[in-house]
Amino acid sequence: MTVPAFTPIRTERLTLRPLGAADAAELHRLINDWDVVRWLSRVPFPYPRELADEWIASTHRQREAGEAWHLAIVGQEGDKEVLVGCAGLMKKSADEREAELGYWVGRRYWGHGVAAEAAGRLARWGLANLDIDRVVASVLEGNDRSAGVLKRVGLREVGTGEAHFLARGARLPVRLFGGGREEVAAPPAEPPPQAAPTVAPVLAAEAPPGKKLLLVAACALVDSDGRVLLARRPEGKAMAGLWEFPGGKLEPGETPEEALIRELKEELDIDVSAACLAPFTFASHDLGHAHLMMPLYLCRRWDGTMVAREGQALAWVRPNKLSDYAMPPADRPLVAMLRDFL
Ligand SMILES: Nc1nc2c([nH]c(=O)n2[C@@H]2O[C@H](COP(=O)(O)OP(=O)(O)OP(=O)(O)O)[C@@H](O)[C@H]2O)c(=O)[nH]1
Repeated sequence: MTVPAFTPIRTERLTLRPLGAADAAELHRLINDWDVVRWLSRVPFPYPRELADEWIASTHRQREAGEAWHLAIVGQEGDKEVLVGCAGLMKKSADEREAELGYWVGRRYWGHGVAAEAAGRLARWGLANLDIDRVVASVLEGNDRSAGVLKRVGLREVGTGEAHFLARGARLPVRLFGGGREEVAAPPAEPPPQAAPTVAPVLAAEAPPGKKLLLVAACALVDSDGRVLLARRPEGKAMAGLWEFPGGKLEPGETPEEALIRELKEELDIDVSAACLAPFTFASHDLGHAHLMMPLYLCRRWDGTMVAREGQALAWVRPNKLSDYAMPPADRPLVAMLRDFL
């Protein structure tokens, strides 16, 4: 079976990677433990050895079909890689913009923050790389340890429900959790958001008291086929996973054109001259903490070979397909105008 290449997801101490046939014996040893299984809804107990092989094979099929991303959580013991547990994101259907987060950790690795580290990273990765806007999870009533993990991941408790627990042979009460991009905690290493210096002083003075004006220059790059370039905000940034027009915040003293020329070089390694930047329209949008003012330019000519220098996904999109891409709310009116214009 050919499995699409999957770049392992790393945290400070752990790697999340696809399970392989060679993991089956160790997976069975770790999960065939009542103290692990009693909290899991879809896992039988005792756990037959062959089920480990079957389940591992099914994780590849599910990943290929875009239904679920079940990954091994592996750590290092000396220079040896050890299986610690599993974490997964599952979609109920392909077009659903929500995925369920699940995980378990072998008993000998409890008490080290492994679950929160792996589940938190997977939730952020999913929101940035899968077509989802929300991560949900449930824990069996009484599983306070797992509820604590979900809270550390940034999910909020949203209600109660019931689920069938295979190993217990019963429907039992569960606590439900959920969260979107805003809630899922940012990685600890992320630098604090920049504030005042990026605001043009003259405009800031005119903003209502308490609300900063955030000036961002953005550009619709249009190719010879009339397609528009969208870039996906990478994991670690606010609104990760949404598609946007390349660009960024104005630095102090910069004009929007200068900011755009700099950003297009930094993000895409292309050279654009101010003469090729045609003002098109603008977005004016309340972001909550600030008010976004974003001129959008059109550009059909640039020099250099385009490279995604920040590892961001890029897509050339026909104007009538732009609305198929999840974009920040400020961009919606711009998309309609571009569609009518191009
Ligand atoms: N570039 C760009 N930013 C947009 C768009 N729509 C939109 O709401 N924004 C918002 O405008 C702001 C741009 O900030 P940014 O963080 O990308 O700027 P930057 O490149 O300077 O990033 P950095 O501060 O991480 O270096 C963000 O709040 C972003 O969500 C868009 O289409 N393109």
